[in-house]
Amino acid sequence: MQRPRQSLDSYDPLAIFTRPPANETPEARSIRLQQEAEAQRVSDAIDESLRAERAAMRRQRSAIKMLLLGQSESGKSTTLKNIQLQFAPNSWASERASWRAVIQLNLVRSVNTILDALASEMSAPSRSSYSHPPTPGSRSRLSSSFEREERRERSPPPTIASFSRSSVPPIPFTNHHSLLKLRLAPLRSVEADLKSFLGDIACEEASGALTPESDMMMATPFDSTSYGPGSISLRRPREFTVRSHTSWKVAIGQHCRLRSTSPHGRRAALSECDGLTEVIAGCQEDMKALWNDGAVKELIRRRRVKLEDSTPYFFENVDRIARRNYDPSDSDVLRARLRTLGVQEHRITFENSMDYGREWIIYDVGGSRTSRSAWLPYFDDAHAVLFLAPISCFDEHLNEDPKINRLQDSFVLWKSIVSSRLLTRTTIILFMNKYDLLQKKLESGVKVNRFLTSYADRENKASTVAKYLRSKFKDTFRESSPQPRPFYAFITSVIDKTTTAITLASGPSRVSLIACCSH
Ligand SMILES: Nc1nc2c(ncn2[C@@H]2O[C@H](COP(=O)(O)OP(=O)(O)OP(=O)(O)O)[C@@H](O)[C@H]2O)c(=O)[nH]1
Ligand SMILES: [Mg+2]
Repeated sequence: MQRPRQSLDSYDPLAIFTRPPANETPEARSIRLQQEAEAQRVSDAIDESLRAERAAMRRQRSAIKMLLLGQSESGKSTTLKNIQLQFAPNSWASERASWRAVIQLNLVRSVNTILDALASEMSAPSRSSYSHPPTPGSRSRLSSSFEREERRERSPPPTIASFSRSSVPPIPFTNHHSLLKLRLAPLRSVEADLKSFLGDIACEEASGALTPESDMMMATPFDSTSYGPGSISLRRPREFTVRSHTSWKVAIGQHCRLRSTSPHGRRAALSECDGLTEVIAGCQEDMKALWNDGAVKELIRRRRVKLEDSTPYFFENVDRIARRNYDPSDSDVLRARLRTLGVQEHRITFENSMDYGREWIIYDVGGSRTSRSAWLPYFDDAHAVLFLAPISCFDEHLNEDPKINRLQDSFVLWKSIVSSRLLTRTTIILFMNKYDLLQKKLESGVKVNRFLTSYADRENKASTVAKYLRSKFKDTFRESSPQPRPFYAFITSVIDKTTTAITLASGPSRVSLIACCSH
């Protein structure tokens, strides 16, 4: 039976405090109700913040840790950019403008590299040209067996000095080229200024800084077997503390803030930042002329001038990039090259996928041989490894050790990663990257079997090469994994944001989720 409300209240010891006064006026009632509503709002807000805090702690506990591994210039940082672009578009958009100085530096460095070669060729005593050595592939040919590890090729790759002088006619340089050199000379100091603006991250690692015999130049210095038992610690050592990926972005942000505060600050920032952009914009036509010049193209070909993979892209877009109001596009940022130093930690909170709100901790590592000893401490709690192997580089050598073929180095690394006992329960995903460059290279007539003898007389076609290499990576994976696990491999060109988005949505994100749940 239902009791009358009055008698219920009489059992509540607090009712006397909460009950409205008997003689309450309509005005007093309205004020009281407002106060109660406000108190309720504050209480709800506190509950909400506690709930959010608990959710954040749960997310933190379940954050996915992924390592991006692979040799230098394999595309690790570019893959990371794709992940940000795809899964955290708001934070990506807010950072995009800060890449402007990096892109300008990439362009200016390429111009200066070409000018160096031009100056050297034009000032050579007889100006006779150099031809390629008789068998360009012979010195960089890969071992026919992928089983053979770390075979150091003792004969150095061809250098200008080792080329034979030939009867090839000299490249017909004219006054036009001398004029181009002169007019583009201001870009020397622009490069130096951009480098000091961006800090040490903009500097290239000097090749040969360490002797090839040094431990630090080993392919897999993170292998415990490389060091002997007990000689390497799993603790993250001090000297490999995570470097701030954002330090240069912060520097650029400070410049922007400075610009908007005082007239003095505005002048200083303008002279440092916009002044450089002004010089670059002033050189636009000459940069185009340099890149499109037939004699310069021939010089690059004969001297094998080493340019970045993205150099053609930046020159092709120079009209847009060398402008006063240049604003980088997504593709520009994906093409921008900034070497990774040490190990960089990136925390990405997913903004728009089925994994909404989940935090990923992604470690992007420097891939050169001198950087690899820093990797090991990050192995023990990784849910997933995304391994980047550039498959276009079968005829290239490592910058840090020009005796080592880059494809061979990738295989040595791959074997070491898949056989690591620390990564036994880690999902390993392979990106066979730079497929677009492989296609271009083969279309230009380069024959794979001159460098990779085991390829024999298979068709010299990108899809066939990719299939062949995939089977080799898979064989190593099956034979070297400490225990059976699924093989995930994708053929990628990570400068293409559309196809990479499809790969990321279909592959690694789902795979990593599985990995996370089963870890
Ligand atoms: N054409 C083409 N260029 C690529 C591809 N992947 C990466 N690149 C370019 O190659 C250069 C090197 O890529 P990064 O992502 O910086 O290489 P990384 O592995 O992070 O190199 P480190 O930081 O030195 O270890 C950049 O200019 C990229 O834009 C690709 O699939 N195709
Ligand atoms: Mg990198």
